[in-house]
Amino acid sequence: MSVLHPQVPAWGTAAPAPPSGARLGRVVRVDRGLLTVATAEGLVRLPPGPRLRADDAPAVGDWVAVADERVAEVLPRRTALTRTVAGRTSAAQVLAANLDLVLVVDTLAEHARVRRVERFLAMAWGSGAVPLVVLTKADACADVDAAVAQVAEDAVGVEVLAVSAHTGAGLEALRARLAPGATCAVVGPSGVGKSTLLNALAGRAAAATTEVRGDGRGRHTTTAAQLHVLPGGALLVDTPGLRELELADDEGLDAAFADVAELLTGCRFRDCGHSGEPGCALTAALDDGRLDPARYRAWRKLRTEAERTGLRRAERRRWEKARGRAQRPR
Ligand SMILES: Nc1nc2c(ncn2[C@@H]2O[C@H](COP(=O)(O)OP(=O)(O)OP(=O)(O)O)[C@@H](O)[C@H]2O)c(=O)[nH]1
Ligand SMILES: [Zn+2]
Repeated sequence: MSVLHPQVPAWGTAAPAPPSGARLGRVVRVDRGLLTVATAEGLVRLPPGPRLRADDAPAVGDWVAVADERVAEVLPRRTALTRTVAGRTSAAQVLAANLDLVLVVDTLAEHARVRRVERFLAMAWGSGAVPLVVLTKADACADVDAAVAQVAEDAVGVEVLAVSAHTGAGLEALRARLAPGATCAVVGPSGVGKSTLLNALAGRAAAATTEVRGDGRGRHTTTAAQLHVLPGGALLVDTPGLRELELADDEGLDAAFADVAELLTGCRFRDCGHSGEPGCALTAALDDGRLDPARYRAWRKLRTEAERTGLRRAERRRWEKARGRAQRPR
């Protein structure tokens, strides 16, 4: 499937200059070890060059230097959406790079969505891009306003839009936020309607979707991340469903939980553990109802998770450094 028209190089905004002698390209798809790259001459499929490190593989949205029919270099990333690769070493995998906007997609057709949105928001903020919450399947929700208000209460400082790909409700408002040339990514659990939304925005069958199984969950159908050009000129990255999302670091936590972060500054002790210590501002806020206990628990859980992953990453870096030393010729 061609994801980009050859005449429309995915330049997006703020293209960096390639090193001299190399051509500039932008990665629009990564699959089976090959990179589909939009260049001024059109789309080309290229292998990665020998100098690319395995743990810093090019991602969709990356600006790259093309030389000798290979991707020679990944240019510095402005923003990056990462997740932790499962396993002991917890390497961070870049899912999409140089994003302006991250659409955190969830569904209005189910009830337990607030905690999921929080988690994806932390990831979105951590990327450096601006998040926007999009709640799909508005047609399957009896009280859309109440559901939106509930999510908006926890999505501090983030706009929340309700849409329906089936009726088209809310799609114009969403399109208005996808500026021409902006690079946007779609993240969210499997089955919430990301591919269907993408198709509705693209006005054609751009990505494979599947009908939900009996248990109401969608099958995992999106296989490779890819960049699509929307009719309005925005670029949209579709990432494979991220169901088991583990935070790669705590960079986005303070933004996703700005209310909690604000409260923290009021704790009496700087190393407060926020579990009943005297003068703990979180405990006080829990006691007088300013902080929702479920939100507090969600924050603790994500923080612990980010700390754990951060620790494993530090371990891995130490190990790699030690190994590098051991393998260096004397
Ligand atoms: N009622 C309703 N159903 C929808 C809407 N959008 C999507 N669906 C249904 O939700 C199911 C899952 O949609 P997908 O678009 O495949 O979900 P996804 O998030 O891309 O899933 P993954 O590719 O697994 O990550 C499909 O059966 C869709 O028909 C909507 O606006 N209203
Ligand atoms: Zn405290």
